[in-house]
Amino acid sequence: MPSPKGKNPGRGGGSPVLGSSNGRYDFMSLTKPLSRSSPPNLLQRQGSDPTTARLRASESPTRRRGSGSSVGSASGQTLTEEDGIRLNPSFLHVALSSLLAIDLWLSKRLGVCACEDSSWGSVRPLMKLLEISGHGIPWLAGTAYCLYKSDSAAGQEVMLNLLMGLLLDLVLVAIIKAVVRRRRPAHNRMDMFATFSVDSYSFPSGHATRAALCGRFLLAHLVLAAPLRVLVWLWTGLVGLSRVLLGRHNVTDVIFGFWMGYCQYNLVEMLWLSPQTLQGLLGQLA
Ligand SMILES: CC(C)=CCC/C(C)=C/CC/C(C)=C/COP(=O)(O)O
Repeated sequence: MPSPKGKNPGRGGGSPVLGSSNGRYDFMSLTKPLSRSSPPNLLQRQGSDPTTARLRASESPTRRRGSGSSVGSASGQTLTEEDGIRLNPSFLHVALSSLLAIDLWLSKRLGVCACEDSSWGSVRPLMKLLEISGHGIPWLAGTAYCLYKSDSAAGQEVMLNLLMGLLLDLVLVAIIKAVVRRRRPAHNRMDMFATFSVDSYSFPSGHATRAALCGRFLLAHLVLAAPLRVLVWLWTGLVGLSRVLLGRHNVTDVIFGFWMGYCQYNLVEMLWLSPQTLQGLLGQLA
């Protein structure tokens, strides 16, 4: 049986899908009819090759019945639009798998401070300092202290909303970590202080969400001077970078974490507790 990788010179274009030849998957065009030297079907049985046999077993029943609109025909059996609909998710699957493979490879290469013996092991203490600066405990304690010390209604309002944002962040990150359960990179040394059980998981990076949330919050409500604003930006970026350099996270954990923290700030703005709301809440409690 000839290889299904054969091309038909007569028609061009079409979406790429996966075909199997000798157990390997290759990109093919769905809308290109197969050449005469090619088999009539993408998933044609190839001798006793178990991979192609499996693929054949999962063929669309519609196509096996020969119904559906045809986009190409060679000898008897046709490629239908249903094939395209069914096979395109495989393309998405391959794209996602490739992205994850790149993510793992890149994260491993960037984990240069994962331990003292690593190539950038001498920078590890600095990275750990950044880790502490983005940890939940100093942020919660610092915000609660400022709330307590603040003698203006405006200051209290800002601090209370920051506190609410920080708590919301802890809860949302914990939920996603518990659902996704992505393991931390193998080269990570689990020597972080004050962690919850869900912090054994890596997706998303809680430090990245917090850095993005607090960074946006500081820029919007507390930090006006340009040099300090630059520092806030720098701190946010460095906290995220340090997670990968320390080997705590894969790159995608941090990118998603930044995005999530950015969105969480929008949520805090939407749910903003005004003095009136606060008075109402306190009145209900009293
Ligand atoms: C009051 C209270 C519930 C405080 C908890 C603060 C706390 C222990 C936060 C966890 C911070 C942490 C270790 C997050 C993990 O960050 P990744 O970037 O490694 O995901």
